[in-house]
Amino acid sequence: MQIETTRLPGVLVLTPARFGDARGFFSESWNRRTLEKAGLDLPEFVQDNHSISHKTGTLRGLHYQSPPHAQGKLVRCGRGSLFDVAVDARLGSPTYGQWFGTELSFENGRQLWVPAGCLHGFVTREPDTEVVYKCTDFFDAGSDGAVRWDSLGIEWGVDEPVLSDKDSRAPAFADWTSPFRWESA
Ligand SMILES: Cc1cn([C@H]2C[C@H](O)[C@@H](COP(=O)(O)OP(=O)(O)O[C@H]3O[C@H](C)C(=O)[C@H](O)[C@H]3O)O2)c(=O)[nH]c1=O
Repeated sequence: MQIETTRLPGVLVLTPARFGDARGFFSESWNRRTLEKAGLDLPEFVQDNHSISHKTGTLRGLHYQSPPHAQGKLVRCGRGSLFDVAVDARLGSPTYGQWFGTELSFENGRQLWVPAGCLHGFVTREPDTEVVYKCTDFFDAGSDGAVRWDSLGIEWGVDEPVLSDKDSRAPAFADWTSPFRWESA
């Protein structure tokens, strides 16, 4: 397991080992003990999500759930490729309002750990890209929120993404009040 820090405190890139042979490969995509041995103690996960986006340039985000239902997410790509982004929304954080993005793909096996207090979004780079991710809290529709994808200078690599109605109506980051605090997220 390779663990890389990023410019956002607590946001990590994890790359599990792959065991290849003539049939293909095997990988433990999640193993709490492996991470604990590496000194990483992530919160408990309670829900797994799976989405497919048929068109290249589909953008889902920037999403969050407000406390007390804030979610940490461990995101990976099951098929295709995507540009995955975390935004630090923790008021008082030294990197508040800053973003980090990286390519997750079936080929590279990389995973992004997005702690509670961060916004999360991705844009797909291939047709029929599938994303699977573990969440540290259950879905709570009343706590679900979004911030406009193009309000933070994120270099998505796409000008006119495929968006849901919800995402196309989301407020700009500058017009939004974060519910997260650096110490409480
Ligand atoms: C997130 C979620 C959604 N739903 C239902 C609610 C809607 O009827 C339908 C589609 O939901 P939504 O349009 O919010 O799905 P995405 O646009 O993929 O949103 C997700 O994508 C971004 C990148 C995220 O990080 C979040 O996990 C999540 O916000 O699934 C559920 O039943 N459970 C859930 O956990």
